[in-house]
Amino acid sequence: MTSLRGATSPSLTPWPTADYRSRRWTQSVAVREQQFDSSNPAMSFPCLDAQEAKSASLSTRSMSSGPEPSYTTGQHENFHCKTPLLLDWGGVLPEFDVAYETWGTLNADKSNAILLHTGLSASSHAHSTPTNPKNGWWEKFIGPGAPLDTNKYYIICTNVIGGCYGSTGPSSIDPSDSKRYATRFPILTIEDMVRAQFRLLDSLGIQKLHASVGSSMGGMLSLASGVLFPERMGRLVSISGCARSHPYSIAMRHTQRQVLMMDPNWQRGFYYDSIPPHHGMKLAREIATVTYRSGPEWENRFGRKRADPSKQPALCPDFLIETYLDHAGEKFCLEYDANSLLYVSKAMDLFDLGYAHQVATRARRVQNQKRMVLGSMERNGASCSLALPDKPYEEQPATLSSLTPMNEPATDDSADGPPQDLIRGMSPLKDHPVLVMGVASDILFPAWQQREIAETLRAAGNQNVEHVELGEDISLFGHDTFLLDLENIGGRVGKFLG
Ligand SMILES: CC(=O)SCCNC(=O)CCNC(=O)[C@H](O)C(C)(C)COP(=O)(O)OP(=O)(O)OC[C@H]1O[C@@H](n2cnc3c(N)ncnc32)[C@H](O)[C@@H]1OP(=O)(O)O
Ligand SMILES: N[C@@H](CCO)C(=O)O
Repeated sequence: MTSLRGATSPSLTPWPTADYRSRRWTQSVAVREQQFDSSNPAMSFPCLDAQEAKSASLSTRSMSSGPEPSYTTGQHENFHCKTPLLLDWGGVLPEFDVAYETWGTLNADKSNAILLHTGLSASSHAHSTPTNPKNGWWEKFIGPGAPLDTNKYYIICTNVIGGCYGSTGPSSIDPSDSKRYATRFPILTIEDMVRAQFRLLDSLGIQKLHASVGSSMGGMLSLASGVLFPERMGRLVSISGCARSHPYSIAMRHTQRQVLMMDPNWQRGFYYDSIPPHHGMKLAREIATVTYRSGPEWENRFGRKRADPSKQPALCPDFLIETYLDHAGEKFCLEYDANSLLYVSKAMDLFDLGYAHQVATRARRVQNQKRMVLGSMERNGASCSLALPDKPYEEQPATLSSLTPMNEPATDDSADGPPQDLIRGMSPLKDHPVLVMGVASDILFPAWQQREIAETLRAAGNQNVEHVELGEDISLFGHDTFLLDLENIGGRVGKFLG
């Protein structure tokens, strides 16, 4: 028997090198190696074969409609706003849509409305409707007698701007040239999303909300609604949210954006007429799923089990936890627009209710407002010019104690307690009843961030703060607990709303 490495054909590179361009090429090398009777058989890669088959099938879709899927979860209401929306970082939406759905009945004085905010990837479809009977993402949490009780309240859920389920986002048409925005869509903040939602409330004649409720990014949106429009806010619920994004969560979203942007099909965002970056989306969702659940849950659920222990170990998904992540990525990769993921997750990174940040944003808005009124908004004036420096970044001198204990919030004050900057920034909420819920097994929006919200509000003088932390004895579902635990999450929310 002749080993391949000892008998390289002049026309055949003995082992894949950096030169090889496509997986097809690699496959053909593997096949030829087998023919040359290698010491061991070449591996097969069903996971890569499946990805290639998917690309091939996407490329055969009608080019007239574009292979890009239509991101819709079905029928919803649409609010079209013709008044331009100035965004926090200087971008402008000349007009925009907000997709929304409602449940329950708005009472005569319009005082029973609850604005329900979504997490990153959800649509306005929180509950089934007569026109869209598909279960919503909070199906069991909404309804007669449910935590969001439709016998009492009028529930409104919107798709955020920047999203892809009917509200204006990167996959929408730019009215200026009738082409999709793609990455000509401006940088967006959580507060921008809130301003768009309040334009919708204006159009519905709702002056003051009974409550604002949100989880994950929805928790950010809920808190931001109260800070921006305190006089229009009744009660407020934030579940697994935060007052400002912390570096670990930014890091986890960064890695998702990077794998997505490195997919050649992403094409710097201009992929709408060709194959969408489904490889990058799949990988991004796998990373996201790692942050949404918890190790202890998977310990119980999958342990070290392999999908098929009778087979040789594979480099493609093999352990049950691997096939689970693979499935989660596969399920999501064409369900959500890649550019929306980039913009919405960046908005989450930028979130900061600190006072200094709010002051800087206000000043920038005043300047941009003037320019917008004068019509002198430069095209691309607000585009990103950040480039990496020639010399690597140097570690900045620590402004905080470098010895902040693990699992404790870093503070920017020497005194104990929440940072003064955050207390001042959140002080518009000092008189509102607030429920803050967190989950000990959440690694993305950890329990300390929920304590930080509650302690900050209390330090601002709020005596109506309820803080609930679900321990690991109650939930191992991590960040996604808010989607799964009707009894403990829903139960507390229902009690708080009354
Ligand atoms: C408020 C918001 O903004 S979030 C919006 C809601 N988010 C979504 O809907 C995103 C997609 N969905 C999810 O992330 C999850 O389904 C949740 C969080 C909604 C629900 O989680 P769970 O009910 O625990 O479902 P789980 O995460 O366990 O996944 C179950 C799926 O994995 C599959 N699965 C389970 N174990 C394995 C395994 N070892 N290998 C392969 N597949 C597996 C199941 O067959 C099931 O498949 P299906 O969904 O195609 O029927
Ligand atoms: N699983 C949720 C978590 C983030 O809210 C989502 O997909 O949006």
